[in-house]
Amino acid sequence: MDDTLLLQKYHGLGNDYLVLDPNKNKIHLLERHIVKLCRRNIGAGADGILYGPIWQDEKLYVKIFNPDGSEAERSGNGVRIFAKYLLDAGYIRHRPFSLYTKAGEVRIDFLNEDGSLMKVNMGIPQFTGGVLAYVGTPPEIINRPLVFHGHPYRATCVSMGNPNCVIHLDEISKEKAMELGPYVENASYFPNRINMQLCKVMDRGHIRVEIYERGAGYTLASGTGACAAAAASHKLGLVDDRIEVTMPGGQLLIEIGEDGSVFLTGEVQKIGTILMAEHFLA
Ligand SMILES: N[C@H](CCC[C@H](N)C(=O)O)C(=O)O
Repeated sequence: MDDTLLLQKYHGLGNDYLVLDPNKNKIHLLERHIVKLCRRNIGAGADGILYGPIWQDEKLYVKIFNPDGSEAERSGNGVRIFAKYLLDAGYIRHRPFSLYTKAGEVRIDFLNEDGSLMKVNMGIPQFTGGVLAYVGTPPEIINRPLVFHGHPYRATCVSMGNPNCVIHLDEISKEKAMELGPYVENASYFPNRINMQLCKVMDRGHIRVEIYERGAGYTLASGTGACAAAAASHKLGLVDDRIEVTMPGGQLLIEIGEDGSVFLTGEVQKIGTILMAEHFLA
């Protein structure tokens, strides 16, 4: 194993990740490495890095990094992509199985032989506390007006392990997400920063979402973002328990269980293998 980096690239609805397996690469991964690898013009290009598998106390972990080098507690497309990598690389012995991220366990079940379609139990959404660290009172933000870029927007903040600010609007667009996103992501309300979803409720079984991610910016899809927008819409009584979430990159199915757990079903695709140039990370 020399110091050339071997990466596997996958995407979930156009939200693309590079898998960096420490068992196949000799590397001490630094923030500047993550930033350079994710750059689309001088690097391999991605919306993030999935570093693993790492075993700890017989649990299988993956570390999730955004293109700005920050570590995310969870990624819905990321855990599906990593599960398919584990299957492709021969690490999986049984299904369903548990995968661990910084925010804890997700339960993964493949719905087809090649693992390109899977259902993930993403846990129970939290509407207060934890990573939602909000500077203000009361601590929860449910359909409340918050001011971003000088204008009030009705926001609902929900943790899917990572922090999300869902803003319901009558009309949403990429342009609106790009304009408002940086102000929401970096608002002084949120010391941990936050992911933003603009959400248009189409009917009680369908929502449309535009995304601006913490540490990544505008992306074509987000698994935790789809869960957060569906859970917030459900909390406000706007949708039923089964919600099709349409994002620019495609659709994910969200189902809300009797205990409040959120199940995410969607596809992932392998793009290919990337062998980085010698000394790329020097
Ligand atoms: N940027 C997010 C992590 C990736 C989320 C998204 N790609 C997904 O599929 O859930 C954060 O810092 O919490």
